[in-house]
Amino acid sequence: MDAVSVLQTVMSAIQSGAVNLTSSGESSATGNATVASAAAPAVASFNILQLPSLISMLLSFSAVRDWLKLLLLGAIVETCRRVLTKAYYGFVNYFWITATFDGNDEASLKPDWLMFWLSKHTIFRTARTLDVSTRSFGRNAAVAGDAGNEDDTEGRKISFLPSLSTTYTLWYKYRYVTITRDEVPDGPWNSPRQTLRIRILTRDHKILRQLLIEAKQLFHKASENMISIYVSDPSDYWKRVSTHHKRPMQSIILDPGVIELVLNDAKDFLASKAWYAERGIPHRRGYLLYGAPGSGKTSLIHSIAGELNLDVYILSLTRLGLDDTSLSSIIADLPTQCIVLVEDIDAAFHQGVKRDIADPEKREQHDAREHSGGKGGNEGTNTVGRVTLSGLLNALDGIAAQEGRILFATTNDYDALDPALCRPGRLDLHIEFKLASKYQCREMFRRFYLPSSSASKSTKDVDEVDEDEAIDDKDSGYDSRSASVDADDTSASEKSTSSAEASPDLGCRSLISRVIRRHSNDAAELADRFAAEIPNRSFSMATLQGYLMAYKTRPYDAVRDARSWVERRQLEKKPKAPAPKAAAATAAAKSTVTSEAGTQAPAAVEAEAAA
Ligand SMILES: Nc1ncnc2c1ncn2[C@@H]1O[C@H](COP(=O)(O)OP(=O)(O)OP(=O)(O)O)[C@@H](O)[C@H]1O
Repeated sequence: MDAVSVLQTVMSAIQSGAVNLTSSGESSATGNATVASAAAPAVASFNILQLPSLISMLLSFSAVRDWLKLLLLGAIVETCRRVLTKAYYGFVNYFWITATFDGNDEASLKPDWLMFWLSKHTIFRTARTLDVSTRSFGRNAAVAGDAGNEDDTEGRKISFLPSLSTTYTLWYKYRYVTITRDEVPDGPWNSPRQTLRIRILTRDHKILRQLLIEAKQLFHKASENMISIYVSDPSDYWKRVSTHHKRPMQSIILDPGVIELVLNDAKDFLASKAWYAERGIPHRRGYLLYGAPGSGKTSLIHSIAGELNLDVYILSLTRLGLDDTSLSSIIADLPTQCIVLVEDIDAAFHQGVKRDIADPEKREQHDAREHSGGKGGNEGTNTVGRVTLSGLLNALDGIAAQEGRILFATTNDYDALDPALCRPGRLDLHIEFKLASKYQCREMFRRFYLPSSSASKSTKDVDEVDEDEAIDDKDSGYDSRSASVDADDTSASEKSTSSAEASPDLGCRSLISRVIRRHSNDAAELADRFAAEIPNRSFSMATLQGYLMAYKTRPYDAVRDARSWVERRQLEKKPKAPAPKAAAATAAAKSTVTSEAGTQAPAAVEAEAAA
């Protein structure tokens, strides 16, 4: 009997049951309600009684019997398969060690070092499926399983990496290793998260540890001369934004003793964990560098990071969407050994961090600021920062809560900071950065044109610094304008450019260094002359650097033009003389009256400017 006829028979059996059911229901309906309710169990018992006969009837069909046999067989096979698979994996896992690395866990696991180790492995010389990347994995070292050795081009090096969803096999210390890089959806938006799975055919955990340590050591060796910069992204993860060579400490020119003060203090702090513990003092240290823009605050922090072999984690308090909760969450994610840099910590105060100001004098000042909408005011951006002062203080305490973390904060507006923020225990050492002193001008000139070795040799001894230069003058005129040199400066100096100097390139500096070295007395004399032309504490180091950049290969011209440049800059800086009230009123009247003609108003302005 075929399947169709079986189905027909079943349908007719069900229908006959339904007919019996309906007729019994109808007979009940004609009676009273009690009879109707009594009919229901009768219907049920009827169905149940029909079931065995229905089943036996179905089983009498050979096709149904065959189906059932197949079903049973399938169930047995599937159960066996599952049991065997589980047993197999249980057996296999018994001999394997599996380690999975989360690609998002940048701060703690840093799978970059694993990728770096992998990219160095010979397997990637022969693999048929690869991902090609120009990511440096924290270091600008050539990767790509040594293919980088052949890549002598400037810029980013090529690296070969395991492709997604492909399993690679390699041998490590005579152990069979498989590597799988995968991407899994993560978070409420299913954003892709990468994972790296390493499986080693061994029961010895030592092998995994050795592999990880080897990978880490290789990475650190490659990164000896590099530091990485991290910022927090909108999802509150730390994200590496750059890795660059350490900035040599000699390239920072500050007045004598300042660099040593900060560096030695930081070194001493890192080395004196036990000292702090013995005395029950929390092991924390914060530095506040404040003062003129472009005076070397950030540069010094980066150099110190290089010197102490620490990465820099930049905390931007004005980041969109940052509030107290996310601030504490990113602080909790910081690694134990690092430098945390809160740049322009005053910006947070301008943009939303608030407190009740108890001191009426201070409150007045604060209100005045807010009213004027000036630098210290809220500038209408209250909605940007949602960090409260207590949130920030907690965050700073959280940064210091981990041993080995050093906090640096910078600001151009020292007065805007809340006293609670600056107190010892949070920001212990406050260092002011002023505009360039004569000493700094001279040193900048020397180091700009002389190679570092000669520059350091010719560097004036600290004791030799003129006393008048060391005097801490009270000049605080910030030079916040662009450090770029005027176009006419450049064109004026271009005129006197010799043909040899006309095409400046990277080699020019060493060329000019050679020239100057031949006249080493000239170098010292030129630097002195340059310093003599630049007024003490009038320009930031960044501005001076900008000026010298325009004379990259022409130190003699740089000295010659310095005076006129200074005069021009000072003229620009001078505030325009306010016009007498009457003249201003007349001019205003004139401009109002004649604004329609459109000619008189500019003339009045010109007259004012001339006055
Ligand atoms: N003391 C200095 N020695 C050497 N270079 C300096 C010094 N000060 C500034 N510069 C140069 O000026 C540029 C800007 O310096 P930097 O960013 O460190 O200044 P800053 O004080 O942090 O400025 P801001 O307060 O605006 O952030 C850098 O390229 C740096 O090389």
